[in-house]
Amino acid sequence: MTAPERGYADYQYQIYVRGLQDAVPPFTTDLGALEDQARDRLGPKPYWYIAGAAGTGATARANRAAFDRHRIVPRMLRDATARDQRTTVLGSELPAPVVLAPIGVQSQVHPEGELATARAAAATGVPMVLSTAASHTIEEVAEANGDGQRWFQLYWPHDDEVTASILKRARTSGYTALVVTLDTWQLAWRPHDLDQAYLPFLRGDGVAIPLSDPVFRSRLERPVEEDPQGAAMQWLPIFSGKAHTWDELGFLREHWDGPIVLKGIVHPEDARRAVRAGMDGIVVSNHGGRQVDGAVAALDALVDVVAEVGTETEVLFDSGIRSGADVFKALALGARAVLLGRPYVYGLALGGAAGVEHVVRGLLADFDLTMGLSGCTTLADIGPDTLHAGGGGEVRR
Ligand SMILES: Cc1cc2nc3c(=O)[nH]c(=O)nc-3n(C[C@H](O)[C@H](O)[C@H](O)COP(=O)(O)O)c2cc1C
Ligand SMILES: O=C(O)C(=O)c1ccccc1
Repeated sequence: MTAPERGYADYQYQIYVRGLQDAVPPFTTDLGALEDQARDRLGPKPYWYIAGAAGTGATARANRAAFDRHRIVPRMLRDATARDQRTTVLGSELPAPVVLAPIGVQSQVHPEGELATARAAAATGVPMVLSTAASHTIEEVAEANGDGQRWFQLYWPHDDEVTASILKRARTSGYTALVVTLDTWQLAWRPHDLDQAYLPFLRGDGVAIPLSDPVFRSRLERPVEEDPQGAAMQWLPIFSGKAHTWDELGFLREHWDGPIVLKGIVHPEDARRAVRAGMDGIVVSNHGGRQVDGAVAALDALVDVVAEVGTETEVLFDSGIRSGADVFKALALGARAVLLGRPYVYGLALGGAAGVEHVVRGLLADFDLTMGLSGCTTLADIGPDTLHAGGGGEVRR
């Protein structure tokens, strides 16, 4: 998938032109404000499950505050009319440095769930990462994604044969990279969900992948069709509640012949260990502030992790991306690409695949305009010198 002929910023032009027919965009173009629109649409349980964070929300707020602390210093009189956002991530060429983050149980917000996300990803060319806790199967999502790029996110089960089976299904279905999420082997204290006693999995949502897995099914005393809730209950302790350790990573390498990245790394020494363990990359992330409340802002962690391993491995980033300027700042601080989280789920809630497409096109257009107006034509131009020293970035003259 290539960029639109007139560049991603063309989406801005299209919106203004539609105004000639008195049409405004169906959903807001402000990814922060999208949350308010989705709130009006969703019931309180799914809304708070998605928007909520762990504990007091301190880390979720810190994620945003860290972006606000960094400021771009645009450069003038450079010809930045034609821009190119293309990049290579984990050996694959991407049209833009943006990937759709793994988000579980998307049927909570739209009946088509991950299938709609998969179609929007294919239409825009950005890769999607399918969650182990998806509401549709590995194979169904692959079909909806067609010749789009797809990665698979693993919540690493405590059953090696089930793990091997799931990984094999994902590889066979064309998922190229494996994203192993480390920070959520157990859900954190999440008051919004606890107060509503809301855990989608206990109702049998977000278990399409295990329930369609031949090895997991062979473990069940009663067939899934007879007792789906019982099957979901049997899955819970297999995928959640116990941590894995560094010495087990070899197992994943044996069962996955593509690139592997570790998601949820925030300590530079863990980043170092990931490199030493032969991983292909890491995702600096605090899970959008949903796990350790009081944890370091993800963007601050990015700076430390890039200083430690930035030249040795691919460092991806998520947690707090809400605008094109945020993408720019994360790249300036050394991220190779970013994962977009909650905003696309709000797009899904509001408009299915069209809603996700709107969110992605809007973000890429905003990023494209930020690049151009800052004097950057390629991603290589977005270095630490594009940020102001007072905000934590350094200006090199
Ligand atoms: C509702 C919800 C569900 C999520 N489910 C998963 C998941 O299944 N696997 C995973 O690795 N990360 C999951 N995440 C974390 C995201 O991949 C990502 O790290 C986070 O949303 C980034 O923060 P942001 O939404 O503030 O940008 C989830 C996040 C949300 C909001
Ligand atoms: O809610 C989450 O943040 C999350 O990552 C998750 C964990 C297990 C199943 C689905 C989503």
